[in-house]
Amino acid sequence: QNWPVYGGDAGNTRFSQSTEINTSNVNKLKVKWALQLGSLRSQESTPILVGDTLYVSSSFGPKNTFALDARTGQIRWQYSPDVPKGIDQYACCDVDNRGVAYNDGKIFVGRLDANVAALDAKTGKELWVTKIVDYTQGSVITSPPTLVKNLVITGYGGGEYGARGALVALDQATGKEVWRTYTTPLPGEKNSDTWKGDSGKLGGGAAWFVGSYDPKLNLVYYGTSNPSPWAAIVRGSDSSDIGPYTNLYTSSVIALNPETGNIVWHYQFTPHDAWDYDGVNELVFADLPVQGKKTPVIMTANRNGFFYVLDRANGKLISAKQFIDGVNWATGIDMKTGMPIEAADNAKRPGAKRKATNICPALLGGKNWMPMSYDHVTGLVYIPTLNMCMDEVGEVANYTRGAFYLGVNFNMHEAGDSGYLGGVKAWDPVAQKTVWFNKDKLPWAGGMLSTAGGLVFHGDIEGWFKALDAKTGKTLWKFNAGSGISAAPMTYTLDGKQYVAVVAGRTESIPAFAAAIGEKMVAASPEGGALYVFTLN
Ligand SMILES: O=C(O)c1cc(C(=O)O)c2c(n1)C(=O)C(=O)c1cc(C(=O)O)[nH]c1-2
Repeated sequence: QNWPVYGGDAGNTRFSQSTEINTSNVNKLKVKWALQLGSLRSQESTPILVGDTLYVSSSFGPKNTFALDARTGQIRWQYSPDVPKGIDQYACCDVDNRGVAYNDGKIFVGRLDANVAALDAKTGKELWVTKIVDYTQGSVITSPPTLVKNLVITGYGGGEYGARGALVALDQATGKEVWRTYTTPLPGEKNSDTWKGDSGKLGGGAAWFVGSYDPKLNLVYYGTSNPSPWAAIVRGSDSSDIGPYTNLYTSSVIALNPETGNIVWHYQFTPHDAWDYDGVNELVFADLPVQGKKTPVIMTANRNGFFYVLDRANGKLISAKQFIDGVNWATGIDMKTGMPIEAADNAKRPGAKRKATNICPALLGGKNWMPMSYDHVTGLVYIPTLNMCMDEVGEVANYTRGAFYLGVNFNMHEAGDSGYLGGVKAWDPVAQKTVWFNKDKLPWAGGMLSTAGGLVFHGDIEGWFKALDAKTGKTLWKFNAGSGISAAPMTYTLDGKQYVAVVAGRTESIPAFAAAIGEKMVAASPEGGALYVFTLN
């Protein structure tokens, strides 16, 4: 019933069996306590609960991590590492921190300066700090690590900076590096023929979001970012006939053996990406019927607009369907090859000096990192979706260490006259179809929480924190947190009492990517930074 890890469990389902708060009483939910997080930059953390202590992180400011009495919010300790001056310029999408991880008396923090720290969970004392990568190449850590057996596994960012992505495993006890697996090959290495020349060296594939772990199959799963630069011609072909240049393992999911770091299987969502369709979105576990047989699967709602169901043991594609309206860069996924069927005649592929217009979805995707939830009772997935399109044109891509390496100009805009920019969708992952859809005139709905109380909780960019009826999508209760909510909520039970927690603090950097839509996002609510905890009176 509790919440020991960022995604609720190792399969990122964000589902709680708790039923004290349910459809019949949620209208009586009240704030029990709140905590100011000390920073007005994008707040994206989901707290975790260990014993009666809640651990929550803040975007960088004077504070990073708080340990709190989960009943009262009283601070037990704070961890405030020095933040190097000017580090913002290396964080493409703000100075985020999405949370921490716990095992065996230690809290593990992935820091913006690309170090991982282990803290004494009782006192906050730093036990060790290990540098993962030099952040001045444009690689910051914004997400909690994945803990597997005696290991702390983390990726880092840099897909917009020409970083070469990797996953790195440290020993939990000592912080010593155990293995490092790069996500793009150098010449001569396996799959290097999927890259033009040595372009894999600056090839992106950054694993900047969270991993999943299946202890039965003993596999760790991570999604990887877009390839670098966005200008595809640098990495291979300039047309939708991509030839051998798929650019493995970018915009992919990779399954790794945690003992060795070896890649056991991979599936690439967007071969030779030209649209910033990172493949990092959370990989959610379920056991779904496949040809009459209960099968362990991964479900993911990809930036590229398709909802994928993959066999968790071998990466085999089970199904893939558009989960948002208007996807047009590809018309579908070929079930035999697993490859997208791209729009004909380079229509949606920007090239050197070649403009592609009205590409849907836009670079922020049909869904960004804000996590979905999987409800074990309804069998549905609840997805914060986006509905935006873009024009793109290729220009010159020059690499400068620590600077954006795109080689493409873009302009995001509304999806025709659809009248909505996002919304929350209930999705049947077996039938691969919409069950209900709450359209929103603004984009950037927050991450989701499902409970056995028949509820779905999520926030939005205006600061509304809502409880929906999981069956119908009807809003049963809402509270305005005073600043936009991107973070996913969590719930926990202590002394027989159920609490619901959510972090508010509007995205600060993302509107800059979204032109006129960005102005609407900024106007939706002021910046903020607070944790709210709710109970029934
Ligand atoms: O390629 C990368 O390294 C990278 C990192 C991050 C990040 O670490 O937050 C984002 C993105 N890309 C990205 O493409 C993106 O849309 C995005 C949104 C956000 C956010 O916090 O709202 N981060 C990121």
